[in-house]
Amino acid sequence: MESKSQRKTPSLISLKRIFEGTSEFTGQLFFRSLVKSLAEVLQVYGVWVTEYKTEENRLNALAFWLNGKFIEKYEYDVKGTPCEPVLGTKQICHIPNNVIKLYPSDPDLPPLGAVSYMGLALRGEDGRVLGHLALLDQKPMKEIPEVFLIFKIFASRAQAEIRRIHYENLLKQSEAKINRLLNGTMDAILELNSDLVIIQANEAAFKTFEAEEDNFLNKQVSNFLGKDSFQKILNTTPFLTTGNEQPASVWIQGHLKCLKTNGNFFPADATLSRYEYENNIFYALYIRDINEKLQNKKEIRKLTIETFLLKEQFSDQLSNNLVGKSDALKNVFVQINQVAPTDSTVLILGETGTGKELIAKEIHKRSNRRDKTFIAVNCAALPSDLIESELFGHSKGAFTGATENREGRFLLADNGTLFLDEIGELPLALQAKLLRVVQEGEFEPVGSSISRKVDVRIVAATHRNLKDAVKNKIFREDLFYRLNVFPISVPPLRERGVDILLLAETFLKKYCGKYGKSKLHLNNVNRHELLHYSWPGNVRELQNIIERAVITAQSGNLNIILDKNNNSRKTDTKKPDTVVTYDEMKKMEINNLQLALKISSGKVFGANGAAKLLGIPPTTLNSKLAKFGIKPGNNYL
Ligand SMILES: Nc1ncnc2c1ncn2[C@@H]1O[C@H](COP(=O)(O)OP(=O)(O)OP(=O)(O)O)[C@@H](O)[C@H]1O
Repeated sequence: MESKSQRKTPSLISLKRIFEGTSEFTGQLFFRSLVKSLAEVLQVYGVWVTEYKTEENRLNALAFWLNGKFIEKYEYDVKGTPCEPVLGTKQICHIPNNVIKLYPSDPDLPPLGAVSYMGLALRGEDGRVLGHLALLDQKPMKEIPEVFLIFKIFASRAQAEIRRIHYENLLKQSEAKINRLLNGTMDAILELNSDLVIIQANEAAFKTFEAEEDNFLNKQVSNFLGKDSFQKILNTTPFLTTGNEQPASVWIQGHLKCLKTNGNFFPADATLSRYEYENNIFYALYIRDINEKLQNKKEIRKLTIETFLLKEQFSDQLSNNLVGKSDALKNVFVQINQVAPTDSTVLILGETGTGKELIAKEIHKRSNRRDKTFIAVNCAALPSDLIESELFGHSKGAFTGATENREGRFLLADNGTLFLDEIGELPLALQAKLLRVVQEGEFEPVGSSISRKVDVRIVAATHRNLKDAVKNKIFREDLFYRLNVFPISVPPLRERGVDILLLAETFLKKYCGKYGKSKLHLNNVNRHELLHYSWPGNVRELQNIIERAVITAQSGNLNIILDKNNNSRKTDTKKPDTVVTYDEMKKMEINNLQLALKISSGKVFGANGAAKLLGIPPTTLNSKLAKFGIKPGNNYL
């Protein structure tokens, strides 16, 4: 029989058995098999393999075979143990005898009855200590080369496995980090193979598409995109390269229309990138659902429109309603009522200041769009390079200074009415774009290739003779005919007779209120002057004159100042173009008499009397009044 002190030299057979015993295992099973086999082959009391916890300077046993059985969970401080020098060298540390004496502060040695010790550090490729392999015995251990050799072979097996585990852990950590990144993001990330089949997706992707693994993974990405959107992806892939000079990532122009598994579409911003791995091509599609963003945009637009409406309502309260009872204006009212409920385009023609914008507002107010926006744009008031962006909006970066996307007046007027004042001044280049909106309701904002569709009723106005403008090739003929569907001609103020006084009194009331003046009145001279002025600036001029008169009024007297160069009515001596019937003449005379009475406040005689205004004797006037059954003093307006 062999004595305990006599150590057997390991045979090749026992080595073979060790390799076979450990080769099929990995991880903890491998280490358990390794320490047990090593202890058996070398016939030692205990063998253990550890991992090194650098920061704590502790060793944790991955497997510990002691006296014929495994010790579970064994961890200890390195300091003061025979393992301490092991970690500092690449050589085998061998203590053949008296290990307790050499390491008196190691509390574990005496209970184990340790006499001899052997250890070797297990290192990573970079030389960092990952753990160690150690053995101890209760008898002295001679320096036998075969024992060293076997120990080294086992140590290198342990080192290979501990390295594998180390890299596996690093890989797991980095995967966990990537997963945290991928799953932490709000963006859906789809990994596609070269056939554009989804092979991987992050959590956000499953959420965004409301998908499960089995109805999402290994499916063609086209199943989750609108037809045009898939085409966009197909068009983008050829432009992606992994070369150094070219970006391997491309932002997909315009929104993608993505399809959830429940059949609902959602809009998304998307980026596609390409990479190669082991000669295979892969794509990563990053998708951001922008529904909320668009909703917010819509909300902002709604609020902008509401603010606009409120402003309009507010200014409407301050501004006038369309005032007038003359036949000329009555005719305009008839036309307004006819066209308002239709969605027809209207072209309002008339001199400046005749009330074209007020008429456009009246059409809007009487239309089915009355609860939506009325937006006015004066085409003559904006520089030609700004008008396009003002009307159609622009996208960020479209030109210097375009720092944000901006919605134009057409979008603001969506579902409402857009009043294009001074349409004759619209640059020719923009007339084609306007024609497209008028015809198809479609346009592209400046710097954008995405068409926007709107439902806008257009009311245009001009003081120009558009037919002449067409002849002179400064206005497109096709646009003219599109706009001229329902023309309304607004008569100049000088042709509205009695309306002049009606308007003057309306403005007088308004400005007395505005400037806190007690009620002021027009006297007969004022009335006469107003009626005999030619009003080149029309209602706007009248309004301004009355406002000025109110501001400068002293001791209750209005100070009406008219432009002396325009103070005569040219119509007086004009011969009529058509024959007037006797009945029409009679009507005109009655109107004239009533007007004279109105201006002179029903007085027939005297300096301020109607007879004086008419230039006939009071007696003649009286007989005319009697003839037509007109009673002086009546309010004829
Ligand atoms: N019939 C009317 N009743 C009351 N106010 C009127 C009337 N017509 C015009 N106004 C007032 O006169 C001013 C000028 O009117 P508006 O701006 O509508 O004229 P316009 O023909 O559009 O002028 P422009 O051609 O210069 O743009 C406005 O303050 C408007 O409120």
